[in-house]
Amino acid sequence: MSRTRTVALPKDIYRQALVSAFKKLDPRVMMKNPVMFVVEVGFVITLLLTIFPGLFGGASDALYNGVVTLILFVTILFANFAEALAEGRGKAQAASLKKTKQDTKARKVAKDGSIQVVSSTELRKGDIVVVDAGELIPSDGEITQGVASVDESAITGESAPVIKEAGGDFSSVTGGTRVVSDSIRVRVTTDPGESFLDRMISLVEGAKRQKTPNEIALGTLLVSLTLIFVIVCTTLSPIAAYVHAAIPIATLVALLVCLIPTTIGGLLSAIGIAGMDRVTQFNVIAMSGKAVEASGDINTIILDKTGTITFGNRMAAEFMPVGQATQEVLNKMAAKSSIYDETPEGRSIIELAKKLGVDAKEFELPGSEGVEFKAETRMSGTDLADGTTIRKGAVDAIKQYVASQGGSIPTDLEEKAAKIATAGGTPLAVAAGANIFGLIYLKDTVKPGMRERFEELRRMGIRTVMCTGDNPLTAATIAREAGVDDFVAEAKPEDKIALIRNEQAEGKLVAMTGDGTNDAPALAQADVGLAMNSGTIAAKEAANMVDLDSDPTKIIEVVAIGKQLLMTRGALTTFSIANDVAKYFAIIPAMFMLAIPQMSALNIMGLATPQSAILSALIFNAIIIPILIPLAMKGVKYSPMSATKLLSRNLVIYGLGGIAVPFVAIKLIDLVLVGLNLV
Ligand SMILES: Nc1ncnc2c1ncn2[C@@H]1O[C@H](COP(=O)(O)OP(=O)(O)OP(=O)(O)O)[C@@H](O)[C@H]1O
Ligand SMILES: [K+]
Ligand SMILES: [Mg+2]
Repeated sequence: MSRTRTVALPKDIYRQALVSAFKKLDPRVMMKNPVMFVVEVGFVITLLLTIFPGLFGGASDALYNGVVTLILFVTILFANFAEALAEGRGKAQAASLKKTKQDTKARKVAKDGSIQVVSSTELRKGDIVVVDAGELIPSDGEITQGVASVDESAITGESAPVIKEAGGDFSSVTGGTRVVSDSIRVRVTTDPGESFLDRMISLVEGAKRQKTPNEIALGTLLVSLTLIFVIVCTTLSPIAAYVHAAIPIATLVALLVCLIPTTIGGLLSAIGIAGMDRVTQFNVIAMSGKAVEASGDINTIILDKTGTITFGNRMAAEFMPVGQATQEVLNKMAAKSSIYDETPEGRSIIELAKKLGVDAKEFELPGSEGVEFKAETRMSGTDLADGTTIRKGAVDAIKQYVASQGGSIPTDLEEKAAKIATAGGTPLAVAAGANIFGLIYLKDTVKPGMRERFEELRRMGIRTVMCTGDNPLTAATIAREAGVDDFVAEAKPEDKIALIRNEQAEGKLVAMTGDGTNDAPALAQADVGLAMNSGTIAAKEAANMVDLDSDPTKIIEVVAIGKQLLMTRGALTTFSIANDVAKYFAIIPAMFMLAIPQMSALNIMGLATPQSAILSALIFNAIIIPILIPLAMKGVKYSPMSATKLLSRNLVIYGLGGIAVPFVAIKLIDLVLVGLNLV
């Protein structure tokens, strides 16, 4: 169902990453990563000791100092390289998007109705432009007039053109996409520099990448740990002096670097960038890393019905008279109620009426006025010149309307509406003044594969709730067919927000997917708001994610990526800290072995010499970073299971693994160093 989008990575991505790894050595840049900054300070100290072995008093081994310096330098480079590599894909993607962005000529409709040709950069919010077949749409906007097929491949990567039309939930267009057929008028909705494409570019470029609250929290923990070890290591020197064990400064630095969490410190930002990247590869634009992370902790997902769970091209399939009304009269009324209705539903009603032989002159209603569809009233209609008010809309809304006019409800209305609803259709009642004439059967189909996808969410422990403006019977049928856990019917926009707030009040994190203007407030309220690219501008602006493929179940991938991101960070933190325990056992005995021979009992690894022990631990500390880069970038494996199960599994793998791996690796490095006669 979902496909991934591949961006051609530049062939020299590794070379580019290496270059920027060197650039990132700048202390002002390094300071942003305190753990690695401490390594850099250590590097400077040992470098000075290599050049001036007697610098801090006493003699030290220049060669040993030099080797430590070299390993520290490589450690920093590896960490910088990891970050640079993670940034590479975004840069490549930004470059390809920038190619799409070009100044185009726009045909702006002036106040007097005349057409002026201007540059697209001169367009401002509220301007109206005309775009014909073959032309690029000059700016983001909403179609105010016309229907057209639009090639959106520049943004979505999908080559099949999509139909965009005025009114309803499919009216938004994106600057940089091309009209393939017909002509439309578009009301510009963004000022220059703030378009969707602009935002996409700065996002993938990482220009706006802000640390997420989780990242900041973990960062604080790492800094605290680092501080503790700085204190431990600086106080070791006097303690050692007390037992007459002179510890070389380079060894103290090596010990410090081994003990501070350099592995996670070096990989942390790469993990975050790669997580954002994975979302983009699924053709979802996340406005912030926070949104991606939040999706990893989601408890409840609220979905809109029409256009989200169903295809959303609700088409009039049948007109059903009720009470005394004849088929012929109802056909005419249905048509008259819809001549001003620019929504796809309205247009499909006109089409059906024409097909059923309603005369063309029935559509001419001089002096009449349209009443636009609103999610609040759930009605639309036409006010005729003679004062007759024709309305169509949700059955309960029309019943109330007719009752307020003093009319009565035909006895067979409920039963016929129920028939449509239990078949999963949407019944619209048609009334003129105080009389109800019949029903319009709007047909819609559930998108295939929904049941399996919702089943998958259930396994992840996530509850799905469908929230629709439609009547309870239709809602129940569609809910059953799609396999959601729960549904809310006859929901007005404020009900959708209330539903989200209630869940949030219970301490739950809520995701919402939707496409309509009426979904916008709820999309903004939700912790994760995923708007369909096909949807309205309002929906897309309110959401913190946009799915370019307009596939609501994509939320599953986003949730999985979010979980994977959190898990990867947790796993590598566990691994990193567990590692340091093993390094401690490699170095501490080595440091004191000469002064306190009894300490050699602690040399459980049987490392050859104190120097080889220290260098082996330091080398392991460095190379573990590049070894873990692929895992940091790809993320740890995620399969749907409960959070506690996942946690205990990861603790075993990365905690115990993190303790065991360095023992083996450091011993091996030690053997190699001895074998090569290097120590
Ligand atoms: N063009 C229209 N004219 C009159 N009534 C309409 C029209 N379109 C929809 N309705 C009625 O208004 C109700 C609410 O429609 P709306 O599109 O706002 O639903 P929603 O809240 O977005 O939920 P969903 O999209 O899940 O159906 C519909 O169920 C239908 O009864
Ligand atoms: K370390
Ligand atoms: Mg809707």
